[in-house]
Amino acid sequence: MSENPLTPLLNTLNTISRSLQNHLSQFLIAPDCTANDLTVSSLTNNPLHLFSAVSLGADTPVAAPPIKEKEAKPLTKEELGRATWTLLHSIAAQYPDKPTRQQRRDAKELMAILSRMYPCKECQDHFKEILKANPVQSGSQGEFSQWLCHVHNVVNRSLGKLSFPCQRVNARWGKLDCKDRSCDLDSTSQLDIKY
Ligand SMILES: Cc1cc2nc3c(=O)[nH]c(=O)nc-3n(C[C@H](O)[C@H](O)[C@H](O)COP(=O)(O)OP(=O)(O)OC[C@H]3O[C@@H](n4cnc5c(N)ncnc54)[C@H](O)[C@@H]3O)c2cc1C
Repeated sequence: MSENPLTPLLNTLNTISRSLQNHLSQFLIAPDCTANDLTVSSLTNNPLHLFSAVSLGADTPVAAPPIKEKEAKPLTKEELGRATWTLLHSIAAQYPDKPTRQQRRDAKELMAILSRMYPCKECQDHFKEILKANPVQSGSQGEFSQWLCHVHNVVNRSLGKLSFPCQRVNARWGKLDCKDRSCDLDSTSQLDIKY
């Protein structure tokens, strides 16, 4: 059987089509698809895609889609403080009754790191002094949450605020509301990490 006279032409067109597919998919910006989704048929079926791809040119960097979120507002020192105390009191509430040596070390290290990395210089310096005068007590959940309540009160008083009654700390910061206690820390299953 003789060869179809159009076969060489079809093969050439096929090669060009594959090359275009690889090339254009890197430069296409369309709101409803990503470069990875693209095929030549999706380009040619939607003339708008083809137009936006071709009009960019090979050297044009792909623009990121516009971010729809509101612009972030800088946090105040007070907001940062409230968020940090929330995290710390939640950690203390969730802390195991019988922590491993590693967990006790982690609690101390967390406070030490906070005193070096907390993003407010005045607060850092103050907290370093507080830690020196009140070494971390992390022998049990009760001990750790009472210690944290106490140091939070030291900060409160220095800012002219009332002290919080520490006998109420577990009522204020109870264990997390996680289904089937799935957030509880298991003090027996955690291996001590050697650094
Ligand atoms: C480590 C650290 C050091 C800081 N140092 C400074 C500083 O030097 N200067 C500065 O201006 N700000 C500092 N801040 C921020 C400051 O402590 C407050 O977070 C901020 O002023 C907002 O206060 P607030 O009254 O809204 O409640 P926060 O003090 O943030 O407390 C949040 C909530 O915790 C509860 N609470 C209050 N006291 C206790 C307690 N003792 N135990 C348990 N729960 C309590 C209350 O329900 C309260 O609403 C520091 C924050 C941190 C985390």
